[in-house]
Amino acid sequence: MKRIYHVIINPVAGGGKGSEVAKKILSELTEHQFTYHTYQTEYPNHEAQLVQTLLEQNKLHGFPNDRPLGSEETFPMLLVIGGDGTLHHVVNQLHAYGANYPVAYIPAGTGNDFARALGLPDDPVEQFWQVVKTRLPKTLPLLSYQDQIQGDSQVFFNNLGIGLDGKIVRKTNESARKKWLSKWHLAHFSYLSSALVSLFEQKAFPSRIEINGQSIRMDKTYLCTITNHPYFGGGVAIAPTVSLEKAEFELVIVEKVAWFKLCYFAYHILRKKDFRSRSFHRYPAKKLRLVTTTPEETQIDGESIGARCYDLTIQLTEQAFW
Ligand SMILES: Nc1ncnc2c1ncn2[C@@H]1O[C@H](COP(=O)(O)OP(=O)(O)OP(=O)(O)O)[C@@H](O)[C@H]1O
Repeated sequence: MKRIYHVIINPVAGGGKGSEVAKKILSELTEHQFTYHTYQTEYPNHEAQLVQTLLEQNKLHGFPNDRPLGSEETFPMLLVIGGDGTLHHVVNQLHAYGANYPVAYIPAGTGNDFARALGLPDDPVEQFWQVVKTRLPKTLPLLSYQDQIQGDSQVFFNNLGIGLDGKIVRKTNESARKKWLSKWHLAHFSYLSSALVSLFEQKAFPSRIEINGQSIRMDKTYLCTITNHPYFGGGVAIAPTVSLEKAEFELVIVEKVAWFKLCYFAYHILRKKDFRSRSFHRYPAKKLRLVTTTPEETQIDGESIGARCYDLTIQLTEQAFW
């Protein structure tokens, strides 16, 4: 089987790491005489447009799920170089077209939470060769939301966070500090400073959850995150026992409490410890409904989508990865 690589590159991911990683991968592709085409993103969400063009030109077709190996036929490999945000836009565009097309991913972002959850190698060249040697893509659980209020839907592979982490992500992504700190691999300081400001600014808000046949009201929701794996915010293990190996996600709700109690939560989370508290809730689920009635900042796979009220249905879907 001959593979043709369609390589989507976000050069600005990770404060320029996207461009550095792409150089290494393109040099491997050239040196080892693979057939490839490159597509560089030039503006936010351009990656979705690039996927749309590839799909409309029928360039993504026929991965060999059921074909004998060794055939002379060629097939296209979609290879994405960027961070969680880049991958998010690519996967969403594939799903919008109903194309559950397998994606190969080389992480080059700031947080790289999905790569961390998958246990991908830190060295991009090693990850590239892992992709090359993989014979069949693996299907992983993904989450999707449908919002009755805005009438929109998206898929996500990391988490969707309403409240505190939504605010932190918006502040971090808007901050000029993130860009230059990323260059020195210190982006977590930018996240930390946004987190400190957001901890004081975020107000408690009401939420209602329908989950596993129960209806739960929370009057003092502070952080509300639906997560597909343990990590958010560049390696913070908010839900250490969730796994991509299980078709089950987790809703984590932290209520607004005194600052010393928040410090206690932060201490345990940062030490990746499982702990119990009446104000820290974790609900494993396969489907849930979440209603919020005040506009709250929201992040999805580390991308800010502004402040909104929700009537969300969250459920499992899937996506194949090489
Ligand atoms: N040329 C570009 N200029 C500005 N933004 C871009 C460009 N190309 C892509 N983007 C946008 O950059 C955003 C951030 O990308 P991404 O999340 O991949 O990197 P990151 O934020 O450094 O990494 P991570 O999410 O892993 O922390 C995405 O929303 C993407 O659409």
